[in-house]
Amino acid sequence: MAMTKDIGIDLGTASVLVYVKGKGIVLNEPSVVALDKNTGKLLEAGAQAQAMLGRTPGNIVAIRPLREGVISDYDMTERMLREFIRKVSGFSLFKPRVIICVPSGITEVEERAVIDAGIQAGARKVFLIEEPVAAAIGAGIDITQPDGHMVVDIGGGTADIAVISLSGVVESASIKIAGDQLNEAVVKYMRRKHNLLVGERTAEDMKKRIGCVFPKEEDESMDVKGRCLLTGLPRVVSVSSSEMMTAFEEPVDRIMETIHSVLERTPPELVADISTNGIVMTGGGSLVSGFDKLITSRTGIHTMIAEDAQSCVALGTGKSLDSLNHMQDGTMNLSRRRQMN
Ligand SMILES: Nc1ncnc2c1ncn2[C@@H]1O[C@H](COP(=O)(O)OP(=O)(O)OP(=O)(O)O)[C@@H](O)[C@H]1O
Repeated sequence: MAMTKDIGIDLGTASVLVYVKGKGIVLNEPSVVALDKNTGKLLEAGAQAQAMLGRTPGNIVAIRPLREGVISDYDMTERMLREFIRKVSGFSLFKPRVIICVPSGITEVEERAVIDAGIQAGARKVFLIEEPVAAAIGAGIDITQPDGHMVVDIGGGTADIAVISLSGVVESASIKIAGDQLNEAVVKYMRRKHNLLVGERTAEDMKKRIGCVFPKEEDESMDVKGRCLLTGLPRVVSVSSSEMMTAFEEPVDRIMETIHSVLERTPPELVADISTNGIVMTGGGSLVSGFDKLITSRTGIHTMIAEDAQSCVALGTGKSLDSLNHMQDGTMNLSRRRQMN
């Protein structure tokens, strides 16, 4: 008979990662669902649904139910979660306990929505953990000491910047500017500068291949296909890394301002700790070339990208499953993590 498995879920805007205790990360799928418009039936969730984005015939819609780090389509989020939980728990007789990771700036209404979605999707109990805390644990930082650490987690829809000490968030800020907004900035730039219409997927591809936020030693370039806004026909344009840097300027400056404002609000002892420990970056968005160099140069604090940056939140959420039993006894209080059902 199957045992109950505790599950950790990083419910991200871009992707959902599921961690099963004792097994590690068992699922990593894009946060996308595809529906039959006429019947409302869920056709696919994850990678298969992702492939349908922008390519669906009239009766099928592909939706990203989480936008900007919050649940924008509650019903779809629940169905997507249910599908993923079903995939990982198979025919277990027992409902799993689930820890879901949420952005630190989330409102109580949004919190409730995440918990309800988890319960509706088949969880026995749902616990929440703040994203920066999970990210820090996943990055291998010992957060239990009275020692300040700064984590900059740049995901798809949100950038979370937090100062953590003694397992809690001391100062933090969350902005709805991250990897997706960089893609949008590329789309805008291409339209304005080259009169070329490119899709979101192309923009993301450009970001990953030639994008940078700090000058590269050698400028790279890439041929980009799109539709000419003047003729309506397909056209190819060569785009360089330095152009990408220009395209990213505005959203990246907003992220930098937010990092500065968190540092300004942080008590001096902790700032001193951070300048010794360095700043740690996590999340897929931190993989844009030169982000660590940019932060180092603008703050004067050494910045590094965590190993396996995109999985840190899921790994940390997974590791925190180990403390679930303590939590129920009320002996453990990791950050603001709450049990609400
Ligand atoms: N190699 C790469 N270079 C640049 N960006 C990347 C790379 N790999 C992934 N990304 C970007 O990382 C973002 C997704 O990051 P991640 O999976 O950490 O987000 P998430 O947890 O789903 O979102 P959120 O934390 O906002 O809810 C996407 O915008 C994606 O384009």
